[in-house]
Amino acid sequence: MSKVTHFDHPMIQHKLSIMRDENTGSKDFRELASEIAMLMAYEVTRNMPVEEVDIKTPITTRKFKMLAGKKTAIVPILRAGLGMVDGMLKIIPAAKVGHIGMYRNEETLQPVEYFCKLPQDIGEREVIVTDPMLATGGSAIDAINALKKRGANSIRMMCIVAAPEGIKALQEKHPDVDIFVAAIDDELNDKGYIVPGLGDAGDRLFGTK
Ligand SMILES: O=P(O)(O)OC[C@H]1O[C@H](OP(=O)(O)OP(=O)(O)O)[C@H](O)[C@@H]1O
Ligand SMILES: O=c1cc[nH]c(=O)[nH]1
Ligand SMILES: [Mg+2]
Repeated sequence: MSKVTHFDHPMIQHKLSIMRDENTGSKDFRELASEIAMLMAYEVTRNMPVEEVDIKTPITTRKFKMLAGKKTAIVPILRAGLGMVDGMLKIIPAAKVGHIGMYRNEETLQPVEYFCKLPQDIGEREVIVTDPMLATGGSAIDAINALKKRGANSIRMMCIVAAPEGIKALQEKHPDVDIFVAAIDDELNDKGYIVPGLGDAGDRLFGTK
């Protein structure tokens, strides 16, 4: 079974509470999503391997730690996942960015894939999928199916708000994918929205609707 890491850091919780406020406009919402992603990236990358490398300081040469091993790919689920990319790139500037376009049919709640463009060497990268909302889990499950079909084999899922239903579904379908989340909310309503949630993240990020 995959691991779920829940971030209860006061800075993250404070920023998320402002995002939830219906009076928060797109500019602030975008900035907060990016800042939360940056803070979460710090922990998501904690187990990255390091190697000892010779570095010549102005005084002497010693071995110091540098990142080693697999490179990273950040894969936002369009559109809302895009709001987390800038913050992630501040911490992992060398990461490549793939994109998976996925929208949820609002009647059936089934995800529909409409775009996929990934780094060619996706199978050799540590993949971090970003989407602020994990509701039924359908979009994340299908996005990860699409990634695995194209060769990805080391995948982490990073979201800001999750419903317990989404976490359970994702763990059942992809037990190898660890989940990182800033908040686990109460439930889904009958329209598939997370309660209390923050509404439609894509619309709030981009000012649509
Ligand atoms: O877990 P699920 O039930 O699949 O719901 C979550 C999905 O819904 C939202 O995307 P949406 O379909 O609104 O697309 P958008 O990002 O373009 O707004 C959200 O960003 C997730 O991708
Ligand atoms: O609460 C929700 C559920 C799905 N997608 C969103 O953007 N918000
Ligand atoms: Mg949306």
